[in-house]
Amino acid sequence: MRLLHTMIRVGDLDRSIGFYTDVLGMKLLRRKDYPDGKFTLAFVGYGDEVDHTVIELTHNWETKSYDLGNGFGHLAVSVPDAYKACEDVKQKGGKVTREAGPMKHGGSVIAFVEDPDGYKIEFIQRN
Ligand SMILES: C[C@@H](O)C(=O)SC[C@H](NC(=O)CC[C@H](N)C(=O)O)C(=O)NCC(=O)O
Ligand code: NI
Repeated sequence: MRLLHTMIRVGDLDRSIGFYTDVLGMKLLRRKDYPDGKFTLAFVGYGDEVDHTVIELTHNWETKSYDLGNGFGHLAVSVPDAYKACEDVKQKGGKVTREAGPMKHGGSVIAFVEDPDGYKIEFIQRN
């Protein structure tokens, strides 16, 4: 078995695709409308689904925002330099909610940014 994707519901699909591609450097892998269900699915990631775990962006056409609750944590992305990754996000208009630095209670250098719907993305520095 293999982890295929994580699905998140988004309020504005083009806004989210713009964030995951322009700010986080992912590719738009595929997009499909389901008019009978009034929703669109778009898959974004750093490589093809045949060998990459990706994000499924679900856009319900009549829903503009969601209550993210307090259970969801984050998606995680490895970066060679978390400090630079945060600067790059800011340069591109993205929101850094936790600056790069060693994890509290000891561990890797991490940072957190937020996507347009408020979902948290963790940067983990991996050389
Ligand atoms: C290892 C890396 O993938 C992590 O996500 S650890 C990040 C760390 N997580 C926690 O502290 C989990 C417990 C916390 N009470 C919770 O429920 O979120 C984290 O968020 N550290 C904060 C920091 O600023 O380092
Ligand atoms: Ni994590």
